[in-house]
Amino acid sequence: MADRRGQLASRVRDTLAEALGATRTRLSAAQADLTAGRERLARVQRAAAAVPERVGAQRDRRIAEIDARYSTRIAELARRAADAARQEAPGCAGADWAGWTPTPARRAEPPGALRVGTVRIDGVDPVPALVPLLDAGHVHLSGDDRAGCDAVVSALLLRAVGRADPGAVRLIGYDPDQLGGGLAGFAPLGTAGLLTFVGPGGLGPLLDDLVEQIRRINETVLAGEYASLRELAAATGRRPEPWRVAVLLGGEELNRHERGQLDRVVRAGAACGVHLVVLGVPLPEDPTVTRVVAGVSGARIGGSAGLAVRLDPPPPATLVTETCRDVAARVNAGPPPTPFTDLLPPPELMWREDSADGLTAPIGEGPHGRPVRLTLGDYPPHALIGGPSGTGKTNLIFAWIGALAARYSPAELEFYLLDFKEGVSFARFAQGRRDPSWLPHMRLVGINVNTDREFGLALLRFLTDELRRRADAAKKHEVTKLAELRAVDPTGHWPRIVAVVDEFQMLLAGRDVVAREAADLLEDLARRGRSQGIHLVLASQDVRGIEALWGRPALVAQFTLRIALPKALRILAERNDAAQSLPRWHAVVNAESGMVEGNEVARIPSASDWETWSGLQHRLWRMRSPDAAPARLFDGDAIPRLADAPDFRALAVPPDGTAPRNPVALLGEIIDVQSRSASLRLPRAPGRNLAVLGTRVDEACAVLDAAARSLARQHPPGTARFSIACLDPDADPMARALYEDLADDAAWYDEETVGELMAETADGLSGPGSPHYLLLFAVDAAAGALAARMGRRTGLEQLRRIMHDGPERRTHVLAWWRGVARMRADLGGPGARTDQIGAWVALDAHGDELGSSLYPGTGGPDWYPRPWRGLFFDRAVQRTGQVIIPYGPSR
Ligand SMILES: Nc1ncnc2c1ncn2[C@@H]1O[C@H](COP(=O)(O)OP(=O)(O)OP(=O)(O)O)[C@@H](O)[C@H]1O
Repeated sequence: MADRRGQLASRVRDTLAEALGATRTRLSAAQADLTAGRERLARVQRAAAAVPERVGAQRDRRIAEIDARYSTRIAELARRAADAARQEAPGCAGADWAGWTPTPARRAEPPGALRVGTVRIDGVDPVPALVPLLDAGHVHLSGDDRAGCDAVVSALLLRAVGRADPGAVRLIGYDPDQLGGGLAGFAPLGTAGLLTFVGPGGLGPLLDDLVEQIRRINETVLAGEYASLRELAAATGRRPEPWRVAVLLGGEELNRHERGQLDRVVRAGAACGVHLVVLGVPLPEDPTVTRVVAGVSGARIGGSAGLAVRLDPPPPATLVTETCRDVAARVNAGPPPTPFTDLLPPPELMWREDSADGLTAPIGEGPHGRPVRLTLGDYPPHALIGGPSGTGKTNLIFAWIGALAARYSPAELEFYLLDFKEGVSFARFAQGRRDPSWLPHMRLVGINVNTDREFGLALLRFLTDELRRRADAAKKHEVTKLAELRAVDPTGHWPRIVAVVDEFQMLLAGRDVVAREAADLLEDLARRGRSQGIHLVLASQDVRGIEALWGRPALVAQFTLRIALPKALRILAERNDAAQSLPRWHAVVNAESGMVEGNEVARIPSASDWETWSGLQHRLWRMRSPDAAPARLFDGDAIPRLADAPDFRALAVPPDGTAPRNPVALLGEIIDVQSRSASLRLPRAPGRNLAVLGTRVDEACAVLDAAARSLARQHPPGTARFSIACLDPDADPMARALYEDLADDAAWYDEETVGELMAETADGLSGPGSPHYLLLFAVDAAAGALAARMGRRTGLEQLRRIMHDGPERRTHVLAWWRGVARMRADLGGPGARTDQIGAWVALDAHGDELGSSLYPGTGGPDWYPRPWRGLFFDRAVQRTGQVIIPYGPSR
């Protein structure tokens, strides 16, 4: 039993031990779990404690990164904005005041927006704050910072003035409170009419005027073709109207009418370059209005919720006044010329026009930027140009000739040009030493013809002949006008002719035969030239020139095209004073005989300076036909040379080598359209001697020299005698040069031997004789020596005999007397016959001395001696004298 109990107890013990062991194991496992759990908890707690710190650091890092990226982006955006702003407001539209200077927009370039301050963004380079004005809109200013508002107004106006060509911005000020004080710095613009003020109460009329300008510009300038002046400028490169900026600084409440007008200007102004800068006057809502609020707490563009800006300081006062003074000075000095190339067609279209119905070419730019054209044809046929000296007549003639010459080929148009004033600018049309080119249309250029009115006469005679030729051809073809003649005779050469005479009043001055004939010829040409394509363009600087015409209303009436340069008098009709207010380099063009309705104002490009002109001339010259000849150049100041004279070059020994039957002595150049020599024929006929009369040694020698040399050219050597007697030491060098050049054919005589020459020649007259020319220099000085008897007769008697009988025996006297009275004395006294003087050249011998037997009619020729000119008269062939220019010394 005990055992059982013992066994039982043992089993219980074992079981309990087992249970204890298991419990212990579980406990230790639980404890281990607990420890691990605690550790985990501690870890978790530790980790949990570390989380906010890390996340915060990460967040801060992220924020810093974002900050940095944001600043870079802002800086980048600001830089781009600044770049864009600089492009939008180039040059002086956006430049700082330090070193600021006007930079007018180039042709067709938009003026851009104008800077008034900088956009407020911290930490970046400043971004210009811009306000659109010119061609864009209006600016409305408000706010309690009056100084800020004033700074914006000054900045806007100065930048606007600087962005446009001088004169292209006009300011109109309305400042009833300060009476213009708000715009004081801009006052110098007033001297050029670029700033005007309207007084208190003037707002209504000012707005009316702006509305009227807008209406006019829309109607006549934009004319439905363009939506705005900006568009017109972009398309044509021209800006025909100025910008008008009205600056309205405060004032009374607007009445209904004024508000209505203001609304119209706001709505329609910008397209027409009419803009408002307004302070203290409400403007209606409109997309073109930019509102600038300048408050003491800051400024904003775009209204009170707009962009915050820091306003620029106002431009320095001296900068404003100096800029305005400079702009005004430039405007007062006149606008820069439009380019001459504006008048020319593109090269590929040159010489394409047909002149059958007339000649049309632009002469300059009209106020609306459109070309102003001049036409010559059946109507108007002729033109009158007037303007005081220096106003640009010569330039206008260049411009017109250039515009025509570029359009019409030389087969369609020819020019003849005569300049009565001193100057050589027209010489450029002919071939020169410096420039081998010439204007292919130019047939004749006469320069420095101020004293040689005969040249003008010669041109008119030439044109009259041409007129006759054309009229005859027209009659033959039974037509009346040039256009018809050209149609029925397409192969004929019928160009239109334009004859330009500058300072033409010189031609008509005086009451002598030249003036009378010139006026008659002009009248005839003006009347009949119209239908035959001969057009006259007369220019004059002075009213007297026109007065020469006023006496002939029929002549004046033909000149229906009038061109008046600034301050020209009486070119236009009596009540038409448009020329009086013309700016420099402008002209009133009027094809209605000067009546007001016909006025067109043109701005004339500069065409006459050498470089501008020669570009065109060279181009046209290269286009000329291979057989084109250069224009004849007549220069009244030049002394022609015998060796260059075509008539001299044409002289030659007869082909059979014998003496010529009809030798010719050339005496000088005739004042004529063609280069011709005055020639004296010396056939075997009574009276064929020459007297040169006057005291001028050089000219007298030149006449005898040319005569002798031209005669010598026609005689084979050894077949003619040239006896040279020189009795004036001053003439000695020239006479001796002649003697030496004539070599073996010449013999020399002086005071001692001249008597022998007379005796021997007179005695020889009975024989058959070879040609003998006696060249007597200052023969009157030999009167003493010739008074002595040589045999039966005195030397003078022998001289008279030679002159009387010699020519029929080929012995001719070519003698210089230093006065008409001295010649008469040598010929036998005051009443002596002068038949043996068949021809004479008067130098400083007056017309009235040449009367009686030397010249037909009474009172002698109209001859007023002048330097290096002579009057030649050959009674065998002429009815009136002919002015000649002696040839210059031959060596
Ligand atoms: N449209 C123009 N634009 C710029 N300059 C001009 C223009 N017209 C003339 N000029 C300049 O003015 C000056 C005088 O001009 P121009 O010789 O044509 O005058 P003018 O009336 O013929 O004078 P004058 O009768 O005294 O010769 C010249 O130097 C010329 O280059």
